Amino acid sequence: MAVRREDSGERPSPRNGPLHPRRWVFGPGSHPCRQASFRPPPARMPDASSPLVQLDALTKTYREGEQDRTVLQEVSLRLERGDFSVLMGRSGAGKSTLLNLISGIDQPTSGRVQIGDTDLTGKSETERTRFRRSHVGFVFQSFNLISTLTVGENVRLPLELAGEPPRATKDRARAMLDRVGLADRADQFPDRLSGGEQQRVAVARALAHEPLLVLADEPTGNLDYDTGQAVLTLLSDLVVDTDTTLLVATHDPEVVPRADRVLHLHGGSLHEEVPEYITSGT
Ligand SMILES: Nc1ncnc2c1ncn2[C@@H]1O[C@H](COP(=O)(O)OP(=O)(O)OP(=O)(O)O)[C@@H](O)[C@H]1O
Repeated sequence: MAVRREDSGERPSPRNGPLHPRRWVFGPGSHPCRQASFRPPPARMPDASSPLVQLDALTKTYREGEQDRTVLQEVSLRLERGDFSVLMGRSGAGKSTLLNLISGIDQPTSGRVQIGDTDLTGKSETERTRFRRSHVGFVFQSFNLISTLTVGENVRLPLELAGEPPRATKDRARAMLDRVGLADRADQFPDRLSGGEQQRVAVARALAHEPLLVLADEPTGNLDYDTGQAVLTLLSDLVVDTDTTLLVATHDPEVVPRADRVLHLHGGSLHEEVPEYITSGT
């Protein structure tokens, strides 16, 4: 398969550095996922120059008995299209809480979540679910494949939920499984696959419906080092090729060099780590 390297002439950075894995992309039209006759859901974002994710003063407070516990305090953030960001923080810092708010699974106590031009905070639960099915993909630590469905059926599921016709979902699922190297396992059930293989299926499933945004919660947490790195490479290759925005919540420092942005949650606030190449001015 043809692989080309983009040469932008910009100074080196995590986004454009000479060895950055995300700069290695498939040539135009060569990505196998593009070869299936998949038609994306109609509601794409209208303005490509606006941030994909915009969080304004997001606060989340949980009620614990008689007490309130504020996990996120006025968190604001913008993620551009195609950004690969990593979200770090100690256990209990609120990483999963933030992913749940961004995806509309949960609602903030106050503040606003906007994805493209859709204000999720103003939507009903049904509307948020519909939006999520069409525009968001998930990768979880424990893979979360459905054990009673075959590998192929797992990958087809988000397409079917998005209302795609059976023929298109079949072709698309086959192309995605081919892309993650598991086309020959389509008819098996997930429990016959290793952890790394299950996570590759989960990556295929997360990207099958061409979401605008992929949220990954500790995607390498249940994998050994080499398998985790292989899954990260696969995920980052796929999102860069499709210009998908990726946010990975993790404790794994190995994810950091791959990311465009490194965000830390601490004490309910979000801080961005500024890479050394900017502070040193080189
Ligand atoms: N539904 C809930 N009700 C009450 N408290 C909650 C709820 N969900 C999360 N919490 C609390 O919010 C805090 C943040 O939890 P969260 O799962 O977001 O942290 P995390 O950074 O993802 O942690 P980990 O790295 O261990 O997965 C924790 O103290 C947790 O107990």
